[in-house]
Amino acid sequence: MTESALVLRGLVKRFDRVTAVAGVDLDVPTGSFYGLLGPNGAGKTTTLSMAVGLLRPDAGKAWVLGHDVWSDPVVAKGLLGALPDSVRMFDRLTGGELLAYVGLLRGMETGVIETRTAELLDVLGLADAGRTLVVDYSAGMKKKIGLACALLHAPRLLVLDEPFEAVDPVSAALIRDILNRYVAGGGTVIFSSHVMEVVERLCSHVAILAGGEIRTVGTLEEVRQGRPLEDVFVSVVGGRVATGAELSWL
Ligand SMILES: Nc1ncnc2c1ncn2[C@@H]1O[C@H](COP(=O)(O)OP(=O)(O)OP(=O)(O)O)[C@@H](O)[C@H]1O
Repeated sequence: MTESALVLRGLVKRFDRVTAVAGVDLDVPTGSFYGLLGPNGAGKTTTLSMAVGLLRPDAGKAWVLGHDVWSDPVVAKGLLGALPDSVRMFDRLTGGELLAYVGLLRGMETGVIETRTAELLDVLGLADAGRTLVVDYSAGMKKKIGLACALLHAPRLLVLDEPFEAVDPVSAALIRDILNRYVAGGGTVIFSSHVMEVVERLCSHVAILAGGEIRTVGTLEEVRQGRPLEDVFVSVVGGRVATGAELSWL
């Protein structure tokens, strides 16, 4: 398990009668930039939430750099940084206060927290937000402060749920640069996205999830086989074409 930054085996999650994740196996090699694609409701958020220990699976296991997320959570969670989807932050704090709080929870020294907080706020363009509370941030700003929280303790693995959603193009380019540098320095990233262009541009590996199952997985080139990723995605998940007969009242 040690060559993989993240290993998922047989993950299953049901919500009442809906099987959100139906037995997912995934190996995320150390140093890879991994894109998790899938249509709405495919089970991406549920899978990533189980991978980082936020949601207990009905069956299956997850290991971060060889550490079981559920039986060895302190070590596993210390090695990873997560940007979950729509998990409440302590948002009645300023960005700086939130980062200080997260750093203290991580057991970091206050001097290190202060230096990294100033740098992260500056690089992510949040320094100007000053005394604005996170609750009053825009959606894109919330994404960026969430990313800052995930990066603060310099984790070995980043698990990011739709990091580019609601982010403007300039900030998206900045986040791409930060993540590219992080991977070049030996880090591993897995992120979910709907944006094919971003995945094609960044990722070394891709998995396509649909109906709670992995449908296609491999290196970007193995998955694409010379085709645009969007064509692969549509052929794997199936698509519906509007014939013109629907919504005729519109
Ligand atoms: N807390 C919950 N209670 C009930 N059903 C849930 C819950 N969370 C997810 N689901 C269901 O599980 C399925 C997978 O949802 P999930 O959010 O993991 O998909 P997703 O691939 O992240 O979708 P999207 O791309 O739209 O964000 C969906 O059918 C969803 O309705």
